[in-house]
Amino acid sequence: MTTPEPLVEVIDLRKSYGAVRAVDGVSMTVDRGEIHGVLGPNGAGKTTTVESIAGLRTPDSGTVRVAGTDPAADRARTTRLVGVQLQEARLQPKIRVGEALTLWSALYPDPVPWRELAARLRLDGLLDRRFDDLSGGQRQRLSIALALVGRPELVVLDELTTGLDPQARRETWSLVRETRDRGTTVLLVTHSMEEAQQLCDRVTVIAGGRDCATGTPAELVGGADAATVTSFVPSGPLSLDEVAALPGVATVRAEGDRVVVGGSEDLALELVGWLEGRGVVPRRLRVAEGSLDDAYLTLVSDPAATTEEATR
Ligand SMILES: Nc1ncnc2c1ncn2[C@@H]1O[C@H](COP(=O)(O)OP(=O)(O)OP(=O)(O)O)[C@@H](O)[C@H]1O
Repeated sequence: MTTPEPLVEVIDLRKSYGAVRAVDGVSMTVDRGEIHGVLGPNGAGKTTTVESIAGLRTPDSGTVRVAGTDPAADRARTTRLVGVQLQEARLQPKIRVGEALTLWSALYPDPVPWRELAARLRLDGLLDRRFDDLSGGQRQRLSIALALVGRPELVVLDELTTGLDPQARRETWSLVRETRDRGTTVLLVTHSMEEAQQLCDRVTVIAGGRDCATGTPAELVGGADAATVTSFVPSGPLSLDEVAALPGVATVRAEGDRVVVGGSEDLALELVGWLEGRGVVPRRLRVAEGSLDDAYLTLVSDPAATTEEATR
């Protein structure tokens, strides 16, 4: 087996828009042949990061390389290396599927024969259909086809399945897996933990313009120190700062009336004993395995802010 070699390397990327520091020191790598997810809150800098990788934005500082190429310096090569489906990508409403595929393939020196691509993405029955008359899932299939027609090494997909029904979403996931299995590396921006867990080989979490964790979904869950999540509605006043200080507690937050505590495997028992000692009954008690959702919330939240705000 050959050693995996990063296709994309980003080192200390920074980009501001006026006074807004959109990206403030992101470093990440994307290995060849993986589906790499980028997760993070709204405005975290995900799109700016992936568009810098795609050569669509010019960083203020830092290094970006795709297969050794600097996307900001060599637009022509980057256009061949990177296929892009972007958040706001919309085609002219009246364009037909077949016309869009013909037009796009004319932009590249060695395109995939578009009829073959249309068949692979189950668009062959829709070639005469206007863009405006396509369903959400069909539009996404077309946008993947357009991103792949130039035989890119990397395809960038930004919020691909937002707004799709569960069936169309699963169908889109299979197409993304198939794309990876055919040798194209995938960089995928998503807000869906389920999508990250089901689809991504590795994930980078970006918050506040910085990368704060990278790993497989399982590594992120394991590394979050929240093997279990215990939640309950306390029968009386409870200081979350005191809960946060208990041994084995990794995270504490309030969700409405409910207190949610992440921590070690035996935490639930210890917590119930501790609450009993203070005369507080943990009503509607639930104990669950840690999930990527919990790991993510821990990574992107400011622990000081959550414990203070939840104290009552
Ligand atoms: N062209 C621009 N001009 C000015 N500000 C911008 C521009 N693009 C992004 N920003 C700002 O930079 C910050 C990061 O934006 P970016 O779109 O990279 O974040 P994001 O993580 O992709 O967000 P979302 O999940 O909401 O799409 C935000 O505060 C955004 O308002």
